[in-house]
Amino acid sequence: METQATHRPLNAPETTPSAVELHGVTRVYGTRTAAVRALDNVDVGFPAGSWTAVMGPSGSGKSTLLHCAAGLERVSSGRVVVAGQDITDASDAELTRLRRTVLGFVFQSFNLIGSLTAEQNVAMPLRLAGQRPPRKVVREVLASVGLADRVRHRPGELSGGQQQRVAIARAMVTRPAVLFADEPTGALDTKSARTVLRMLRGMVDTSGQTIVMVTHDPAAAAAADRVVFLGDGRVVDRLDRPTVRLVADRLARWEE
Ligand SMILES: Nc1ncnc2c1ncn2[C@@H]1O[C@H](COP(=O)(O)OP(=O)(O)OP(=O)(O)O)[C@@H](O)[C@H]1O
Repeated sequence: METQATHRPLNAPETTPSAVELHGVTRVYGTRTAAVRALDNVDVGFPAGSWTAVMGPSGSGKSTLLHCAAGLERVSSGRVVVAGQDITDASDAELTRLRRTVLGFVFQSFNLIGSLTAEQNVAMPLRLAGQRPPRKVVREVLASVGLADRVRHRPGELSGGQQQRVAIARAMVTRPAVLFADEPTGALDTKSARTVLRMLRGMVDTSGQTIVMVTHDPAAAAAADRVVFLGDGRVVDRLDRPTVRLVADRLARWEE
């Protein structure tokens, strides 16, 4: 039996404090006749300790929303608050510090350093933050994603699913308050995708971390706690406690 879905009005207040908030965010690329309004006055909050999937047709603004929310891109207008800090006008140095301490990232293309071993890749965020990563900690994180026997392997010696697990271990090692994931299962087969989704679920359920994940895949979205749907740079719908069928139905409605 499917879980009962609730459909909250777009402007209804969140019941949980938000880990990430966008207030009236607009992002315009280009100028004058070539201007594209990738985000158009978006108000959205991502509740702390929960997992939100962001969906919508190609070009609807999903990646732009993720990049603006994570301070990877500046907004044209509006405000962005991450982990209680207004980052709208933060300096590049402040944004870098925030990304290294409070935020984690997982991308479809893994973005591992090919010349480094799995454990060196996982240790990298700690090194960048000026810490000397204890080997024990790094190995424990790799073991937690099922790669205890692959610590010395380089990305080219690992399958796609294993590489994405290294990328997740790398994102986990700093215990980020918020993890931003852009199509984390997009390049994976069904079984590896399920494993990755289980790991993300663990970060939310066990460690209380917050995940914001862009995906095209209803199965990935159904692993989240809620879905925010974008259309033409605006939030057009939301779904709590998604199931694959409910997500697919809702997508079909917005892609008509
Ligand atoms: N750097 C850029 N310069 C100009 N236009 C851009 C740039 N990045 C994105 N856009 C435009 O902004 C809009 C939103 O793009 P975005 O990548 O956020 O969409 P998306 O929903 O993530 O798409 P997809 O599912 O295809 O990845 C699109 O019309 C896109 O062409």
